[in-house]
Amino acid sequence: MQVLRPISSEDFAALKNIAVESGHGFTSLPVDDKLLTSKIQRSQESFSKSLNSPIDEGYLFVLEDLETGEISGTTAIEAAVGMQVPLYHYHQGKTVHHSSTLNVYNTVEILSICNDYTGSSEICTLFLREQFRRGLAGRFLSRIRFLFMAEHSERFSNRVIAEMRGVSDENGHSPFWQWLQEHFFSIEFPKADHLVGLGDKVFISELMPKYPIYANLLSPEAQAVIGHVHEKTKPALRLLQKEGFEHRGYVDLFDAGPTVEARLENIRTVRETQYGTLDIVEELPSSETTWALSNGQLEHFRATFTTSVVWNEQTETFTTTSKTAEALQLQQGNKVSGFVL
Ligand SMILES: CC(C)(COP(=O)(O)OP(=O)(O)OC[C@H]1O[C@@H](n2cnc3c(N)ncnc32)[C@H](O)[C@@H]1OP(=O)(O)O)[C@@H](O)C(=O)NCCC(=O)NCCSC(=O)CCC(=O)O
Ligand SMILES: NC(=[NH2+])NCCC[C@H](N)C(=O)O
Repeated sequence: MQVLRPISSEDFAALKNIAVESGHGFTSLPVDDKLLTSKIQRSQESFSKSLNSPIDEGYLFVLEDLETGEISGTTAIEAAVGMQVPLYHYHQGKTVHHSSTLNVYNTVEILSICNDYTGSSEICTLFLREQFRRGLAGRFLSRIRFLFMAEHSERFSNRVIAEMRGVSDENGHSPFWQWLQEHFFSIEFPKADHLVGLGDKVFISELMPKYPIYANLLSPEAQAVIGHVHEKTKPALRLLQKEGFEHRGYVDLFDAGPTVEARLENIRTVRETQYGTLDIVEELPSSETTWALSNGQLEHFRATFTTSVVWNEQTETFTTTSKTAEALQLQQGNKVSGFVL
């Protein structure tokens, strides 16, 4: 049985493995012991704070196999981004160059730097180790965050964003960055991405082009990847699109990966989550439907997915096995929430 729970100090080695495996452009997990340790610490503090509104918390979860103790993936939520260090994006806009005397009409795309998503909540750090990418674990890791946000909505902004990893190859070569590097930055993409992951963004304001960029002046290779995601990030984007996330023309400064957004109350998982009480039985035949279930708590948040569940809409009861109840650390009659995965 796979259980999602807040990360703890003992998970350091597993988190480091995931940081290594996640590769270039996975900004939020740089391979850096000090930073990873402080990420765990910050998450622990965030879960234990009592709050009425988001400040700058970061909630990091791991997926654990209860039988083996192995950690198969991570998933996270930043409560409010851009509040300590600025959050930058490019916004894709249009400008029209028109001359009626010459009968010329040209529409050109421009990229303007902005901080429009300041204060939004951000879902991030979604990673399932390759050997576990089968079944519903990936979907569960992505969607379960919305249940957590719905249960603790006072801790989050109503606007939720996700910065999707943009196009780069296995050597960390990014066509969009290549152009910026040539003309403005003179450092390699992995280094720039690493610095941002460490929270060092001063160099952005120092070196970034100061004026909007005409996209048609970029190299054809750079133009071609604007708003596109990394090959390995396609499933993550697909999952968010199914939740109702949309791309409104905001892209990453460095690799031009798209940032997608949704209002918390409109997210499919938030709308479909059922709240009920728990009825525990010793055994239950597995059904065709897989449910994601959670205890809805904060520091002791636990969630899992299983086919051994019956939801009774009339009585608002989830019937499940003692094994599942144990994984959720719940007892007969406790509150439980869930959605069909
Ligand atoms: C993202 C996950 C965890 C997803 O797990 P799985 O790959 O097992 O997912 P899955 O269930 O097989 O696929 C999810 C959905 O994507 C579809 N799908 C699969 N491959 C696809 C492709 N090449 N193009 C388009 N869609 C594709 C599947 O059919 C399925 O859709 P149906 O449900 O319709 O069948 C994993 O792929 C992963 O760890 N990727 C590498 C890390 C990464 O790049 N992470 C995102 C970074 S960006 C980030 O972290 C922000 C975003 C965020 O946090 O959510
Ligand atoms: N355009 C980018 N590289 N954005 C970062 C994408 C990776 C992902 N959002 C993370 O948590 O790290």
